[in-house]
Amino acid sequence: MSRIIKICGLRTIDRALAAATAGADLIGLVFAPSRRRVTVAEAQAIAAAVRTLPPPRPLIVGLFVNEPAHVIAEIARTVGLEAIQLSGDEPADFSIPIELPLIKAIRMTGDPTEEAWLARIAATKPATGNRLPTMTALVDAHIAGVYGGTGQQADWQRAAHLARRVPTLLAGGLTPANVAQAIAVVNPLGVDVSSGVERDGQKDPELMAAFVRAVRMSDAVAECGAERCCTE
Ligand SMILES: O=C(O)c1ccccc1N[C@@H]1O[C@H](COP(=O)(O)O)[C@@H](O)[C@H]1O
Repeated sequence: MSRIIKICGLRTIDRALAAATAGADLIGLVFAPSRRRVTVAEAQAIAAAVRTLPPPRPLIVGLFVNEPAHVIAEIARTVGLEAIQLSGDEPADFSIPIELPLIKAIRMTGDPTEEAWLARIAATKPATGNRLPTMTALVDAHIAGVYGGTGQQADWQRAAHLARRVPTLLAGGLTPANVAQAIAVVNPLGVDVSSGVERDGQKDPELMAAFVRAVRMSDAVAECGAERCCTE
């Protein structure tokens, strides 16, 4: 199974193209309060550059925190977003007037709203033929008062239970060094990284490439069933 790899928090064209070169399936643009935030104009330029790439190019995901639905739809149309990530306290009946795959951040707090989101994701038919399901949970660390991008790990054991219930991207403190172990424990649909591929606060092409290599090696070992098979 080729896991989905999302690299989030791209802020420049050259680093977005480097993420694509590294092999990311999704690139995330942050439209929320964060040092990684991009303006709509910056996002338009990044998205336009990514769309010039030959297939299979990464899909462009817009990340929002507690933004009104009509604002999200407007930005999605203006930028040409191909998926939406909600990383705030959005109610489980939140509806965006645009048909795009939806990723919902879940911090495993046991909060009724999160449970309602999980029930909604579980009840949603996975779209066939698309790289992303119609709805996906993104498991991230729970740090009070912060919505993500912290570099802190989520509880992988609890994430493993959730990944058996709903399509799940694992996020939170992943790095090239720990992502294979995270995959072995959680067995997610995919993984999502931001801090772990940065150097001095900027996305680092070598770290992004190392992260993707680590995931793809993990995929290959899982497919072969054993290390020996892949060395034959
Ligand atoms: O990245 C951010 O700045 C951010 C801001 C607000 C909400 C979510 C944010 N990032 C999300 O958090 C994950 C994990 O980040 P990290 O790898 O632990 O640094 C990131 O991939 C985004 O989905």
